Formats: sequence, structure tokens, C-alpha cells
Amino acid sequence: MAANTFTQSIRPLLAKFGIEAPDIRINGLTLDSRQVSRDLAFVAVQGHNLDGRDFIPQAISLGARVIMTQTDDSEAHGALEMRGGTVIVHLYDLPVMLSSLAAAFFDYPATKLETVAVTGTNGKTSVVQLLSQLKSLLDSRSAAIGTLGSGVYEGTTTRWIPSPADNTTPDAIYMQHILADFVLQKVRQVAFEASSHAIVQGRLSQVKTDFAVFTNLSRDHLDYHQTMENYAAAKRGLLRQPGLRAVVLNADDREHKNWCDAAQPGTEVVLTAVGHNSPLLSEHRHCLATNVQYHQSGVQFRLESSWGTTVVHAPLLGEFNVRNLLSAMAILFVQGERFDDVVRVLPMATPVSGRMEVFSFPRHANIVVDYAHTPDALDQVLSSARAHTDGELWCIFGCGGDRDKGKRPLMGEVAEHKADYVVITTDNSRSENPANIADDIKAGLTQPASAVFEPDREAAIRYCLAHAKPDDLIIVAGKGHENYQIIDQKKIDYNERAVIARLQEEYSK
Ligand SMILES: CC(=O)N[C@H]1[C@@H](OP(=O)(O)OP(=O)(O)OC[C@H]2O[C@@H](n3ccc(=O)[nH]c3=O)[C@H](O)[C@@H]2O)O[C@H](CO)[C@@H](O)[C@@H]1O[C@H](C)C(=O)N[C@@H](C)C(=O)N[C@H](CCC(=O)O)C(=O)O
Repeated sequence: MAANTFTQSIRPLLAKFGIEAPDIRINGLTLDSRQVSRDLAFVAVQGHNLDGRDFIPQAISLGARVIMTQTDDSEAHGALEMRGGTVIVHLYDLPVMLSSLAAAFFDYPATKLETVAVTGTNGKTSVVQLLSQLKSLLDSRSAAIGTLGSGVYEGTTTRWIPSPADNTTPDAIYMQHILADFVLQKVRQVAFEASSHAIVQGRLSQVKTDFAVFTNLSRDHLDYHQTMENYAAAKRGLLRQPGLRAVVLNADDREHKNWCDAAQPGTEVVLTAVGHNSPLLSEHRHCLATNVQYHQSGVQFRLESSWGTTVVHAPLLGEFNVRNLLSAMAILFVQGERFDDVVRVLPMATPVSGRMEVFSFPRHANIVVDYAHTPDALDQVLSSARAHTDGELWCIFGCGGDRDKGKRPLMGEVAEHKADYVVITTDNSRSENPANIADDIKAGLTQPASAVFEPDREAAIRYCLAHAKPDDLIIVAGKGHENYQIIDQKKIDYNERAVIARLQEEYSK
């Protein structure tokens, strides 16, 4: 992003908040003193671990001409202080003001875009990606913000720009900055992941949100929210976003009823479900998937919706992806996209890179790459994959060295229980001997001798391709979209997706 694209004087900016300030032009705002430069104003707020105000001297030494700092004294709101050539503006309740301040600086970018917020314990990244892909395939410039960074889509792909703090939802200032940049790039729709932390901290409070999606709720982040009730309520905070026209709810998650009760009168509730289980379906517009069939390289289901009924196909695996697709489709229908057009582009959707990503081998077993590297995730991946094969399931995986040894036998147990063949390989062995890690994994197996140990990942994949029957499915877990292996202290290039793409070519000859 070009830093000086957004140059503005702090006089009109702060006048919007009733504060008289001198005419000093800045070209951005930052919460991090280390990023500060002459024209980039430092915004100093109290954090969870540190107090940004302690870094004011650093910001001054880096040449900041403007600093906006949090004051805990309401009487001091708007007071100006000069320190050398730096103006320090004191603002009461600055953490709460952050989103408004940034929205004003970047000229309210969300109001110039069609915005979709996606929340839920799981599925946020996939829904954001599917929605952005489909919108782009429907010839509308679309962009996404979330765990993977931010990016504008070209068809089904985008070049992700990592966000500086690696948060699922960027901080209040960076969020407005990205949106403003998207406006300049002529984007029409932005889909973004809304984490529960972001919602309660107000990172999104001045992001006008046209549509929202709730995927599901399960136990997570209790270190931050303390109780499930707080966590659930934090997510429902999305219903108070300014401008919310419709919310798409997963009716198979019982939390959707609380969302229905909490929705404001002006917000339409749209439901999605697999099957006809929710009693609320008849009361709301909806998208249902019935007669779901799982094939070797995708899903097929009957879509029964308030906008039309047809049979759809998509090259995605797992019931969770059927749900993700329903959410994305429901948003597109509510936005007014034509039913036939949406159904036409569905077969072009692709999964998030390295998440249940299927690679087809016409004369051999297909391979599925997933980044599952915990017992729970491996369990889910293997259970989902099972539905997609009439043959047998092969599972290639390893466990990290110098990390949680307790999960090794647990992953072994899951693999033996859920797959027909277990192939143990290397997954960031670090300073440990991969053979010793494999022994720890085998300790969880009832028949350890039946598991194959092949430390080289590519050789392990080749072994499975050579031994599996064409209607079997080979799951390669652990690496997903990553492009390295850590062996000893060295980070070695290893891109599993590229390796398998190469094998696809080799095996097609
Ligand atoms: C608990 C929490 O939400 N923390 C977030 C919060 O940091 P903080 O306010 O605690 O920052 P701090 O370290 O105390 O520092 C205070 C201030 O001093 C500034 N500072 C600090 C050091 C320095 O040298 N100079 C400087 O200016 C910091 O930029 C900050 O403004 O504000 C930062 C900037 O917005 C976030 O990056 C940071 O996320 C941290 C990395 C984090 O782990 N957050 C988690 C809890 C989180 O938000 N997760 C969700 C995802 C959940 C999911 O998986 O769904 C998310 O949205 O990412």
C-alpha cells in the first residue's frame, strides 16, 4: 500500500471529534511506535500487556510530528501539548474511539463497499474465501481479509498480503486502511473474518457491515472470554454492526436460536441447513442441502432454497464444506445475484489452499492435503474423507520434534482407528530423530507393526500411490499450505502441494 496515498491534515480530522488542532498533514496512523515516521502519527493506547504511552519517547525520537494519546481524565479530552516539534493530542477513551478515528482518517471506506463479516469458531476462512471467489467469478471485483492476510481476487485466487500483527481480524486502524486501499483498487465486495476478540475490542465498531454470517460455536478462547456464555455473546455482538441488512445463520448449530432472538428488527434472518431439521426454516428465507453425496473429488447435493431448487456439484470435500458453500450462496442470493449464475460458477470454487485440498490422479488413488496436526483435527479430516471413498483410506502424517510429546500416541491412535493404512513420516522433527518420534506415535497403536515408517515425505506419498487401489483415498496431513520442513535447526524448502502437483504430471504420462 502506498503510505502517502491517504494524506490529510489533523485539523479537519480532529474537528470531526470537536477538537481544535493545528494544520499538520499526516499520511497515516499507527498503533506501533516502531513503525512511526515523521508523517505517520503514533496512536498510544493502553494494551493488554503493555502501555503504548510508554513508547511516546521512542515515537518522538523517530521524528513523529503528531502523537494521539489516551488520557484517563475526561477533563483532559482534546488538550494539546507540545514536546519539541511534536504535537501530543490527549483523547479520552481513545481505545473506544480508534475505529471512528481511523474511519474518519480514511474517509469511511466501508460505506463505499459491500461488506460481509463472517464469524464462528470454525469455517470463517473458508466462507470468506468461497464467497470472495464466487463473487469474483460473477464478475464483481472482490477482496478478503482474515487469517491469511488481505487480498483482491483474480478469479479463484489472490496474492495474500500478510497483516502486520498476524491477527485474524486486523486492529481498528489497519482494518480501515485495508478497506480504503480496496476502495482505491475499485473493489466492490469485501468479505472479512470477524474474531470474537475483534468484536468485543471494537476493532470493527465503525466498519459498516451489510451482511453477516454465523457458522458455528464450539469451545475455544476461554482464556480470553472466561465462559462459553461470554464467548457466545461476544460473537453475537456482530448483530450490532452499523448498517446490518441480513444475517445468514447455520440452523444446524443450536446457537442460531440465540442469534434469531438477538437480531434487530431491520435485519433479515436467513437460515442454512443440511436436511430439514430446524423448526425455524419455514419462517425465514433459507438455503438447504439435501441428498448430499460424497464423491472422490467433490460433493453433489440438492439445493432447495427460497431462490430456486437444483442439483449442484462442487470440487470440495466434507460436510463442513457443504455448510460453508450454503453460507456463501445465501449471501450471494440475498445480495441479489441471479440463482442460475451462482449455480453456474459453483463448480469452479476451490478450497483454502492446503485444507482438504484434493489432487486427482485418474489412474491412481486421489490425494487429499490437509494441515491437520492435532489429534482432533486429524480425526475430523479422516472422518470427512471416509465418506468420499468406497475404497480404503491411507493416512500419512508425522509429529513435530521438541514439542508436545503427549499428542504423538494420540495421533497414532486416531490414525489407526480412522484409516485403513498408517504411514508415519517426518513433520518438523527439529533436533529429534524422526525414528524416535515415530516410535512415540506407534505407542498409541494397537498393532504398531502394521504401520509403515518412511521418513521422507515424498517417498511416503510415492509408497502410497504405488500400493493404493484407484478408488482408495490418500490423506497427507500436517503440512497443508506450508512450504518448509524444520530438520535439526534448518528450515528446508518443502512445498507438499507442489510435490503432489509434480507427481500428478508424472503419473499422467
Ligand atoms: C489480547 C489481544 O487481543 N491483543 C491484541 C492487542 O494487543 P495489546 O493491546 O495487548 O498490545 P500490547 O502488546 O499490550 O501493547 C500495547 C500497545 O503498545 C504498542 N507497542 C508495543 C510495543 C512497542 O515496542 N511499541 C508499541 O507501540 C502496541 O502496538 C499496542 O498498541 O492489540 C494488538 C494490535 O491490535 C493485537 O495484535 C493483539 O493481538 C494479539 C497478537 C493476540 O494474540 N490476540 C489474540 C487474542 C486475538 O485477537 N486473536 C483473534 C483470533 C481468534 C481466532 O482464532 O478466531 C484475532 O482476531 O486475531
